[in-house]
Amino acid sequence: MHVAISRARGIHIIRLLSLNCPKRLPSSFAYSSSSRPAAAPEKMFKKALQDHPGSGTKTLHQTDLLRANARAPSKPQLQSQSGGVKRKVEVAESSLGSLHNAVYFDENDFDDDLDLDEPQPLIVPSVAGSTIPKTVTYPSLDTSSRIGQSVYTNETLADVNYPDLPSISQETAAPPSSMQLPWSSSPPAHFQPPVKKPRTLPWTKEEEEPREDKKKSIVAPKRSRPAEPWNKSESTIKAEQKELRQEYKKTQKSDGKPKQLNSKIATVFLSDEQRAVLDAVVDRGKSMFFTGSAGTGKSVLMREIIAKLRNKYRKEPDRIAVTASTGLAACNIGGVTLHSFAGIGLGKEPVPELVKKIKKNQKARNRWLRTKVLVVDEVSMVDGDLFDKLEEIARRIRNNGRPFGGIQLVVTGDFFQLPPVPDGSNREAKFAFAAASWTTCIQHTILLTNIFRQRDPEFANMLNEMRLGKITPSTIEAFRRLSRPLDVKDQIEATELFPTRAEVDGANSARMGRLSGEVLRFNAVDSGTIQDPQHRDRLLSNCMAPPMIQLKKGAQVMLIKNMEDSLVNGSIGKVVAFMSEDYFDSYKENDKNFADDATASDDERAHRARKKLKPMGYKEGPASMARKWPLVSFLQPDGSERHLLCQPETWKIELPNGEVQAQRQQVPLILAWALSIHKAQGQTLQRVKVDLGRVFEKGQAYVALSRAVSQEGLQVTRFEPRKVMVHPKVVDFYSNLVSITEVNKSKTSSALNPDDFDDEDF
Ligand SMILES: Nc1ncnc2c1ncn2[C@@H]1O[C@H](COP(=O)(O)OP(=O)(O)OP(=O)(O)O)[C@@H](O)[C@H]1O
Ligand SMILES: [Mg+2]
Repeated sequence: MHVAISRARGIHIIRLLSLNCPKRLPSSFAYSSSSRPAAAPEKMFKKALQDHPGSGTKTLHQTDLLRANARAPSKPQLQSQSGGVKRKVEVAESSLGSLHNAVYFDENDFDDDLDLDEPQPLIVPSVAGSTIPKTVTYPSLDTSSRIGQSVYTNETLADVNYPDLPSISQETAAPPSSMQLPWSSSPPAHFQPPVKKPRTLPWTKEEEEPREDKKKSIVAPKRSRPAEPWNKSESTIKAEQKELRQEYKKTQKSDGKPKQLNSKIATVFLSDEQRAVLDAVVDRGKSMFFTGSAGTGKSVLMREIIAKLRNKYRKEPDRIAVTASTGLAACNIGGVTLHSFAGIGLGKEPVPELVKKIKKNQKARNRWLRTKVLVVDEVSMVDGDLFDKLEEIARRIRNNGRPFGGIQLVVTGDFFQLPPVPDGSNREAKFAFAAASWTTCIQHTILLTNIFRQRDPEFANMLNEMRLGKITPSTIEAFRRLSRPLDVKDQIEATELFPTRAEVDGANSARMGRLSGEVLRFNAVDSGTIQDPQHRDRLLSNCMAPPMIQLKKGAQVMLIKNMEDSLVNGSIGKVVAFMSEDYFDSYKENDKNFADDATASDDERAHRARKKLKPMGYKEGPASMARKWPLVSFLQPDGSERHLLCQPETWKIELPNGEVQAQRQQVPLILAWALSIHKAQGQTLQRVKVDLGRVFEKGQAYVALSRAVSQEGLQVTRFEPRKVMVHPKVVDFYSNLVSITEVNKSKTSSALNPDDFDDEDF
C-alpha cells in the first residue's frame, strides 16, 4: 500500500458552531489522540496569525453570526432569506477579473477550468512529412463493429472506437453501498471495482469469479523500475513473465494454494477524527460542515460517508442527493451539480419564481421532496446567495419551516482553496459561509487537522503558512530553493500545473509531438437519458475523461479511475505499448510459447498463441484482434512500477433517483505532462512542477503546491509571496475556529465524548 497510515501527528476535533442548537450543547469540545502532532496545523495557524498581527483579522464574521444567532430562536422559521441579511464580501478586485466576466455558466457547468477558456480542440501533433491519412477499415466482427485506422507516412494514426461496449445498465449506476475505499483522492464512483473487474494474471485466475465478458483491465504486479519503460514491450515483457512465473511458483509452494497477489481496493482506516464525523453524520444524522487543509482526508471521509449513507438508505436510494459546486467535482463523486439537483437553471431569479419553476418540473419537485440528506462537495465554490436561495426553496417546496426544510446537510471543502466564480455581474462572489442561513443549517463545523498527504512536518508547515497567506521569510526562502529541477531516477517527469486549459493542451501537445511512432486515437462513447447532444456534451464536458484522447508509446499519462489499491486516480505512468486484449489472453494462457521467442513481434506471438488456443475454443475475430489498448507502466510511490492494460471505464452524471443523465465510456487516461490546477484539485501527486508567475486567482497557488506529497517531488518557479493570495473573509472565518489548545484549556477531559454531538435534532 503506497500510503501507510500516517502516525497521527495529532488528531483533534473542534466543535465550533452549534448556534441553532443551544440545548445541552457545550460551547466546544475537543478530542485528542494518544500521539502529539509533529506539526499541528492549528498551531501553525495561530503562529502565523501571531507572526502577522495585522493580517486581515477584522471584526470576526463568525462572531457576528454567533451574536445574531444567539438572539434568534432555537428553531428559526426562516422567512425570505433571499431577501434577508446581505453580507457583502469585500474582495479585492482580481487582477484577472475580466477573465471571470467572460465566464459562461449554466446549471450544468460550473467548471471554471472550462469557463476560463473557449473549448480548445485537441491539437494533433504535427509530424514533418505527414500525409493525408488513408483510412483502412477492418472487416467487422459484427455489423456494428468497425475500426478505422488511418496511416501516415511517418506515423500511424489509429482511431479506436468502442462500438461494441456493453451499455451500462441502470442498476450499475449507483455504486454499491458497502464498497470499500482505497486511500486515495479519487471520487467514490472510482472506488467501485471497475465495471468489469481488472483481469488478473494466471495465478489469481482460480480465485476469480467466472465472468461473462472479456473486457477486463490487465494488471501486472509490482516490479523494479525499468530504465526506459516504454521501450520494453517485448524483451522486458519476456523477462517480466519469467519473474511472474517464479512468483507464481513461490506462491504455489508456500501454501499449496494460489495467492491473490493483487489485492483489490483496500479498506480505508479512518482516523479518529474522521471516524467521529462519520458517526455523527451517519448514525446521529447531524448536519455538518467538515473542513481542513489540503490533504486532511476530506475527500476520503466524504466518500466513506456517502458509502455508509447509501447503505443506510439502501431501500430508498433517492433519499441521498450527492452534489458538488462544479461539474467536475460532481462528476468526480458520481453526482450532479447543486444547480442540476435543484432544478433552478442558472438560479438568477428571485426565490418565488424559482419555486414556481421547480413546482412545474415534477422530477425536480420530487427530488426536493424525497431528499433526506444533501451532500455538497467542494463548497468553497458555492455562492453564498445561492446557498440562501436553496435554503428558502427547500422550506417552501417541502412546506417545512426547519432549516433547509429539514434536510440533513453534509458539506465539505476548504475555503482557502478555489473560491466561488463570480456570475458575470458586478457583484462580488460571496462565500457559502457568509450566507445568512449558513449557521442555522450547519449544526457542527469540524476542522480536520491531521494532514495525511504531506508527511514531512516542515513541508506541511510551509503549505499551511501559504494557505493562510502569511509566509515567513524562512518559508519564502524554502520555497525559492524548490526552483531547482527535480532529481528523478526514472522517466516519469513532474506534472506541470497550469491555470488555464489552453496552456495545458499546448504543453501536452508539444510533448506528444516530440514522440515518434504510432498514434492511437481513442474516442469516447457517450450515452444517457438526455437526448439533446448539445446538452449532453455540455454535461460531459465536465467529465475527467475527454471525448477523444490520442496516445503514443512513451506518452506520460494519469490514471483517472481507481483500479487497484495502488493503481488509483492520480497515478502517473507512461504508455509502454498498445496491445489487444486477445494478445494478453493468449499471453497469459500460453506464456511459455511467448516467452521463448524474444525475436517475434507482439502480433506474431499473439498470432501463434491464438493458433495454439484455437482447438481450445478460442474465437478469432479480426476486429477484436486489431483493437489495441494502451498498456501503461505506472510509477508507485515506493518507486516500483505496475502495468495496467487500460480498457474503457464509465463515468456517469446521475440524479439521486438513479437516472443516468449522461455517461461516457473512455480509456481511463489523460495526458499528464501537464494538468490544469482545476483538474488537479483534490489530487495527490508525487511529482509536481508549478510556475507561480502564471497563477492569478486566490487560493490557486495553494491548491497547486499542496498537490505535492514532498519537497523532493515539488519544483516551484517564480515564487513570489504576492502570488499567494488569500481572501481576508476566509481568514476571519477560520480564525474563529477555536484551536484545540484553547479547547483543552476549557475542558478537563481531552477525549471526545460522542455525546458532544448529541444535541437536539432539527
Ligand atoms: N484515514 C486515512 N488514512 C491514510 N491515508 C489517508 C486517510 N485519509 C486520507 N488519506 C490520504 O491522504 C491523501 C489526501 O486525502 P484527501 O484527498 O481525502 O484529502 P483532502 O482533504 O480531500 O485534500 P484536498 O483538500 O486537497 O482535496 C490521500 O492520498 C489519501 O489517500
Ligand atoms: Mg479533496
